[in-house]
Amino acid sequence: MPLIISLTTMNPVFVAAAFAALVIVYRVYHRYTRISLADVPGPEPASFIMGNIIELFKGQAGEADFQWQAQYGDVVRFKGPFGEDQLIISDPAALQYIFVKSGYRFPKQEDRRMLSYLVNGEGLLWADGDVHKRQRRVMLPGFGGPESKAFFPLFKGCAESMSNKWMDMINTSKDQSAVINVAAWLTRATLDAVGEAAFDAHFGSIDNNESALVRAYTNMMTDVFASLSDGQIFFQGVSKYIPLRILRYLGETGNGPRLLRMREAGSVISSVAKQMVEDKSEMLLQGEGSRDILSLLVKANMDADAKAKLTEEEMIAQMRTLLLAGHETTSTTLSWALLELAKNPEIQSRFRAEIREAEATIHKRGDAEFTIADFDDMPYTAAVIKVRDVVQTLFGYYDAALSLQEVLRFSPAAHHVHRYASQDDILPLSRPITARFGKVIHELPVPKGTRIVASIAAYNRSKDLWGEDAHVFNPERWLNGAAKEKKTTSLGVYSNLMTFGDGVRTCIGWRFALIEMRVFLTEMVGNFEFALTDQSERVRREACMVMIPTVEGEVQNGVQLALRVSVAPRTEKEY
Ligand code: HEM
Repeated sequence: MPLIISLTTMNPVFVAAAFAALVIVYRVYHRYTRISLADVPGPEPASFIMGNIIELFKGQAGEADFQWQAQYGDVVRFKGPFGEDQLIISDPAALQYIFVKSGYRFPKQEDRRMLSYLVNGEGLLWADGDVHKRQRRVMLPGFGGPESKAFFPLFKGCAESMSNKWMDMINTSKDQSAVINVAAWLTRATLDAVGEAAFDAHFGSIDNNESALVRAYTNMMTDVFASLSDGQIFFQGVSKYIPLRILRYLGETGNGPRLLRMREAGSVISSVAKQMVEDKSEMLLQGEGSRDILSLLVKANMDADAKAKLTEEEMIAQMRTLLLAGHETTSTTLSWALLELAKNPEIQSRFRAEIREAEATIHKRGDAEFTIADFDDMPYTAAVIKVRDVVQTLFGYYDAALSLQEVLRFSPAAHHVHRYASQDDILPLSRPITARFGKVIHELPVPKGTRIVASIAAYNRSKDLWGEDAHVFNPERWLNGAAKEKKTTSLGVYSNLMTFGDGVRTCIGWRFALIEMRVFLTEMVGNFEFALTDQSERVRREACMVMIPTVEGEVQNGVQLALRVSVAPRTEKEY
């Protein structure tokens, strides 16, 4: 009271000045003692309006990430439109906190979810929170270890069909080799693989690249997401300020070529998915189910209680999600693997030698071919030990030898994953950050709403984790243990890589993908030699949700990776 009385009797100008001085002192104190995102080191924005988003989203996948990581570290502040502070993170402890420890506290941004909705509908990639939990619970039974292993023969069949086509092309060529757009073939072959495994459906994409489904998917990601103009990147950057209803309306009715392409593809894919769901439900009702993922999903859905059940619309969205997520990712990873092997012929020969060794072990055992069922059914006998050696060879050492681990590290199909802080939070850090004014911080407070780009590409290339040669494609790191020794914070479901994400939204198809990619790599590298072409120098890592190979100056032609393919030599004994 006396204070208020004395204040009211004072000169108002003096009171105002004293108050302003207090605010300034408080602000200065706050500035020097509390860390704000603006204090975290990062690049200067090109402009207040655009921030750094053009650098980040216009270049090749991972380009800005690597540069900023080298310059500023594993937690980098960059500017979004209108000066908004955002983070790009490759720090293991921070990523572990965001993806694993916090559960759903770092959800996907609504505007990014809207993109998922427009591409795949209200499926697992779109869902969040309780809806995501419910959908995932129904989906999971289709993706266990045994379920994925059971697809081995299907994958083998698809890989062989593709390799027969390549063999024909080579045999009819003049010089016993052919320049093949391996990426385009792999896209179709993996579409067939996911069709068979997930839906028991025979799309026949390897034989017929003119079917409606193949046409819908061919180059969809590049047509829709590649080479965005500055204006389109800016629109994406500010779409969070647009109410969701309006955003959805714009997406569903806009007639820009990208939106039209996306909607046309969506309607073809939806009608194929709808038909498959109806057929499968009918078959199951007549007791004719099989082991494909859709059967397991329909069955799990029939068994689920009323509240957990997926609606028909959700089922169709899951099918669309699986079709897309299940083939673009594996096909591009395989393409990047072939490019690296073509660049490194000595590594390629070494892998082929490993495949020959494994084949020899299998033949010695008396089998014509390696089958994955061997591993599940064998009793614990000397024979099993022998088989176990093969497993060890094929799935332990073999992954490294086939450079699968190294490709997944070096070229993660999903190079960015987007999240935001749904509440004020504090990120732990593996390595302290020296913020502005020289203040060293060991954890970073992030205000509610902070947008975060988790850079899988940069995490997978961190020198702290993978050594000084992190930017070199070097499968040896997996063989000599160097990759393992550096592990400090354990992340990811496979080999301490973030390639399949982690936590509540870990890639549901990671086992499926690993088995499929092993089968395809073995088939391809066992049968063919891959060499670079004139075009190889111009291959771009195109950032279009998935990191797709395109060619500089020809991005409009979509997915391209032309390699010279010839038949791999075998000695007489090896036939
Ligand atoms: C090399 C192959 C693959 C890579 C690199 C990959 C990568 C990823 C990543 C990083 C995520 C997490 C995204 C996030 O946290 O926001 C994810 C999620 C997902 N993936 Fe994969 N994936 C691959 C193959 C597959 C396959 C073969 C399928 C299905 C057959 C599949 C289906 C999914 C689905 C449905 C999700 C959403 C999971 C959820 O949100 O609960 N993926 N994938």
